[in-house]
Amino acid sequence: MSAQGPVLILVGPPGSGKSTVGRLAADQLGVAFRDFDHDVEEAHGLPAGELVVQLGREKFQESERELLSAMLPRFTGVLALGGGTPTAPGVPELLEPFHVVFLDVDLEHLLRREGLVPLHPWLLPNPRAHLKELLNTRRPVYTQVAAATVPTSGRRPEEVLADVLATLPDTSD
Ligand SMILES: Nc1ncnc2c1ncn2[C@@H]1O[C@H](COP(=O)(O)OP(=O)(O)OP(=O)(O)O)[C@@H](O)[C@H]1O
Ligand SMILES: O=C(O)C1=C[C@@H](O)[C@@H](O)[C@H](O)C1
Ligand SMILES: [Mg+2]
Repeated sequence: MSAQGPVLILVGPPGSGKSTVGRLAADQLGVAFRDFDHDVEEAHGLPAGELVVQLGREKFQESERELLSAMLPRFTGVLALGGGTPTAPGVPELLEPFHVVFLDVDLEHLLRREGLVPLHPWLLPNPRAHLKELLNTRRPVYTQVAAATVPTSGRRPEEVLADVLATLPDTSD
């Protein structure tokens, strides 16, 4: 049974391809795409990565939970969450009624993806060490909230998309 809300929610570490694959999935399904980092950005007037630095993780996550809780019942398309959103207290419970897919990626592939550090200044001063720890600690959380995990390392976004769409429940009858 699925509640009124997003038809698909993508989770995963920063750079795992949530926005890229989310847009493709929304196009394919003929629904809207929404990037939750943009909601956060609009609410505070600063990019999400900057907000983590300015507010601190705890306040940032409180705000994420509040914004997400208000938005979920009102959006029916494909939603890409922020990389850390599922680790915010109270968020796993909010995600329970929905179809969540975890886009997994290994450290070496992640480090090769463009734009990661400029977008996420909190990764400094040692992005490799920070991402390694982040992957280890967050994988169990992403796995817990998701109905399926799709590997993305060394795979094109179109291949990832096909796997993601295949996880969607059949709603034809
Ligand atoms: N399967 C893939 N293979 C290689 N590169 C990819 C893949 N998916 C996305 N990318 C590239 O990796 C970068 C990050 O992708 P994207 O912005 O979609 O990730 P994200 O999970 O939304 O990250 P963020 O948490 O920063 O919003 C982009 O440059 C994108 O083009
Ligand atoms: O992985 C994270 O902790 C984050 C990922 C981004 O999507 C932003 O929400 C922000 O930079 C925090
Ligand atoms: Mg994104």
